[in-house]
Amino acid sequence: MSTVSRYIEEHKDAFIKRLREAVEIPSVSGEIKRRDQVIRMGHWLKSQLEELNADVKLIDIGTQELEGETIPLPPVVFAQVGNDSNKKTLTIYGHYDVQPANTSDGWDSEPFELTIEGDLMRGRGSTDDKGPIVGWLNTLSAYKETKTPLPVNIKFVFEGMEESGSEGLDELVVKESQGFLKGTDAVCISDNYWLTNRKPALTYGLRGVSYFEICVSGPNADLHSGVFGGTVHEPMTDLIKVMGTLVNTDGKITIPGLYEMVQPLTDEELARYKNMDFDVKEYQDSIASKPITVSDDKATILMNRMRYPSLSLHGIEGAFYGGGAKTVIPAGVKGKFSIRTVPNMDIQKLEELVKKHLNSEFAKLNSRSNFEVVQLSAGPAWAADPNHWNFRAAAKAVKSVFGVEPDLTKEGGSIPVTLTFDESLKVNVCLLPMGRSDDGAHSTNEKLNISNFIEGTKVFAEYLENVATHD
Ligand SMILES: C[C@H](N)C(=O)N[C@@H](Cc1c[nH]cn1)C(=O)O
Ligand SMILES: [Zn+2]
Ligand SMILES: [Zn+2]
Repeated sequence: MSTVSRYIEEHKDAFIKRLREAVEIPSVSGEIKRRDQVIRMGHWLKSQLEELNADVKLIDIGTQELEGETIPLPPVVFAQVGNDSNKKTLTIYGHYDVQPANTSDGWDSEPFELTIEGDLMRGRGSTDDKGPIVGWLNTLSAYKETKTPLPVNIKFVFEGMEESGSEGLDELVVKESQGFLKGTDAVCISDNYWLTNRKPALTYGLRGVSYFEICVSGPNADLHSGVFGGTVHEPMTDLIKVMGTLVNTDGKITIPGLYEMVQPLTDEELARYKNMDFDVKEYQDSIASKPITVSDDKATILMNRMRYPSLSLHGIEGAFYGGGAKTVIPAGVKGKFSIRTVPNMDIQKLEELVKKHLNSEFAKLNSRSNFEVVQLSAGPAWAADPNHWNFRAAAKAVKSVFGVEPDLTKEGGSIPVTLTFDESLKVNVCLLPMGRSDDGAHSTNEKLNISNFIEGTKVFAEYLENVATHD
């Protein structure tokens, strides 16, 4: 074992303490009331990186309109360690914002406290994405404290808006491709998960995500359903009708023209999915106490997640949702849904198809409500060459730490800026996940295994060494 890996092994407690501090900052980018916490998290990262001898800048990327308010966007953290023209330069991306979390959602412990049970560390952001970014800080600590020279120059890009569509980041990355990011030889992102709970993975594809809001309104204020029910067009009724025309219960999207943009399946591709190391039962058991997948077939499940689009309905703003039996007619409601997109899908054309379909479905209702469809954010799918030296360097690191070859996967989720790094820096991007498939990112009781955290940090260190020597 190298000196750096031994240091990582021996400093588990200090490394977990650093993650605990990060999880305790409720940096939820989607909630106005917590924007100050997201900004606080950016400053926490700055001071951590400065202690590790990095050159750090907090980049102000302007403001955002959210729920009728203008609020500051959290800063993008740029940090640089090393500037040796004889060494390769790696850009490492991560995000320090998290999804919302409330105890009342069904958490077994406080979401913004790191709770440890055996090998599990539970807390919002533990796997997505604070565990991995703290893993990088810990890697720097191990090099610094063992006085081992870093084998590569590193440029960190940590953003605070990923869970809300990465607003403002694409423009900054494009601009800085000729500035701070100039000279990057490869990019590494640790912000997704292994395909299984048993075997590490490297990921060479991501689905895109286009997020929409259907706004339906009518009355000036909420109405008494006994007094007004049956006499007015109700926004909630209209919304439910049109939302119900987007997708079938088996997951097939019902927007005309959408599947015409998806590449046809080849025999060779189908065979690849059939041969992947994936256990349907393990997957089903990790989701619910009985199978709830739309199919029991391995290849179908994998393809539905990796190579076909999907549409999910997320929520209705303005609707009554509490306990009890409030008899209200909501005055205005906003239905939220998103579409995960795959390579070849033109996201501008998708927006047109979605709007055309919803407007035509609403017209069929003959309703006098006000109706509008808004696209809140959109980022396309991405795919990379998994035979590039960047992937080989990562695969060798995984093999040396875990003793197995990593799975080669495509991820169902999205990391909007990945394609921008790829296209504007014109370098290979490798996704090197730290967490397992059952980590529950975005869900209640999100966790990261301590073993993944510590072994994953060793992988990061080994990967840096391999990047220096691979061509
Ligand atoms: C895969 C990554 N860890 C992640 O969770 N990404 C989000 C990105 C997002 C959220 N809204 C818009 N983009 C995701 O896939 O939902
Ligand atoms: Zn993430
Ligand atoms: Zn996420």
